[in-house]
Amino acid sequence: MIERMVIFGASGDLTSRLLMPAVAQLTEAGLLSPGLRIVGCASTDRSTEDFCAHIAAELKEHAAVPAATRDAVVRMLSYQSADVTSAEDVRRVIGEDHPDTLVYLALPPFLLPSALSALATTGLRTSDALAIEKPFGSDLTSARQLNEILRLQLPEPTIFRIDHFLSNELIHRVIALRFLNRIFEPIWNAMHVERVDISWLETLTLEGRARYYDGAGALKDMVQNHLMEVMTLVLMETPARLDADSFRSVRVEALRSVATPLPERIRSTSVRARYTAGRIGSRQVPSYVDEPGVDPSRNTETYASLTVEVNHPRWAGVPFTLRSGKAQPVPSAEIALHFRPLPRYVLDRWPGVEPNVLRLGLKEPYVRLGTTLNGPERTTQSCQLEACSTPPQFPAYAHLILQMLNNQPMLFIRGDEVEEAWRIVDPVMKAWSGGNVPLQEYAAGTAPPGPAR
Ligand SMILES: O=C1O[C@H](COP(=O)(O)O)[C@@H](O)[C@H](O)[C@H]1O
Repeated sequence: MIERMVIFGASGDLTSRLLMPAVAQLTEAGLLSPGLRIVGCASTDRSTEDFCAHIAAELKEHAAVPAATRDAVVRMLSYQSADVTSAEDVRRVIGEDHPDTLVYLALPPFLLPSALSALATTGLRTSDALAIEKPFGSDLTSARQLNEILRLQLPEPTIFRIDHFLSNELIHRVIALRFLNRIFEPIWNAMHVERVDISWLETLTLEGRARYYDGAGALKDMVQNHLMEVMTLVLMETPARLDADSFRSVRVEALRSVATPLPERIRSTSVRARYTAGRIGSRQVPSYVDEPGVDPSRNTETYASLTVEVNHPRWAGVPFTLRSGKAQPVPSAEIALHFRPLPRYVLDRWPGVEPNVLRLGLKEPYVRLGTTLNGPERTTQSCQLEACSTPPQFPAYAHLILQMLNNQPMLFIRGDEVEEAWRIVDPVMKAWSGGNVPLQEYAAGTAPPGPAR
């Protein structure tokens, strides 16, 4: 197990809100090596004491971590100021003849190329790990360039491109449901499934993230990465072996089978929309364009929906719709497999019975699978598979950290995988920026445009 973690960009939110609470949970569960040391680095000049006090306060306030665990986490920490784009600074932090190290780049994307060049001078080995957060590039060309820089400078097995959805326990359950049960896999195909919807709808609005989000929008923020990855788990064939490369290869194959969207069809297969002022529960929300830091002329969407076709015998003719939006009336995150209608003779006896929908909750743990009969009237009702509905034990970031410390890249994105995802999204971005698909509006707290799913 790797025993040292160096976080560049440690003054940012990611460290205090996600990484350190995850470290605290793993510490409580006794899953980390007692020798683990964590070095926080950023350009700000500050002392280790000051950094530790800040982390301890954040753990107390935002993650309700008990005092004893906070103390244990703080004992692992130290701080060094360093410019991540300076080879000299980075070499000083990593050290000559360094112990196996997890280098975590918690950086804004514009710093990535120069940070990678600086890191290349430190001689990272395959026993080290390099964590890179999304966004990985901003289109196919830039993703290819970034992969090229990485390939030239670092050994591929050291690279952990993060998509935290793949380390989400509820999303793992898709793998278990399909491959560890005989029940579902025989009907997991176009003969039985009519369409698949993957939705991630949030009540969250911009939450002060204009600097990043206004340049990204819902398509790049959620569809190009997280929802594509969820789709791979639905689409993919059984891996030949349970090793990282086999598992990543079937995911890449799954993405390869998705047809590149045709420019002339993007107007009818995609939706882009932006929220205006409205009310979400008791909260009054300003219009997206009135949020501080938003440039209305960018026409950034806060809701994106994209329907793709799959060129694979298992899924031929089954549309997959990926959609995500902010400022929604209620949170809802699920995979929905809509099955073909029941045979005519059944519908003749039970008129009005809807086609089955298998719904897998991605944020709330549930598996709803079809229709049952209830009460003296024998009314039809959707039913729930209880055993699959236990809450997750750890947040995604705890799994991520543990896998990286153990050099397990199975649930991280390979270079070719990220390029395939951009290959699918690039034509949509082009059609949208060319004005081929109008930007619609929805009031915050109301459903987005397009059919209910
Ligand atoms: O990466 C992102 O994911 C979150 C949703 O994931 P969660 O695990 O934090 O619920 C999304 O709100 C955010 O916009 C996006 O950048």
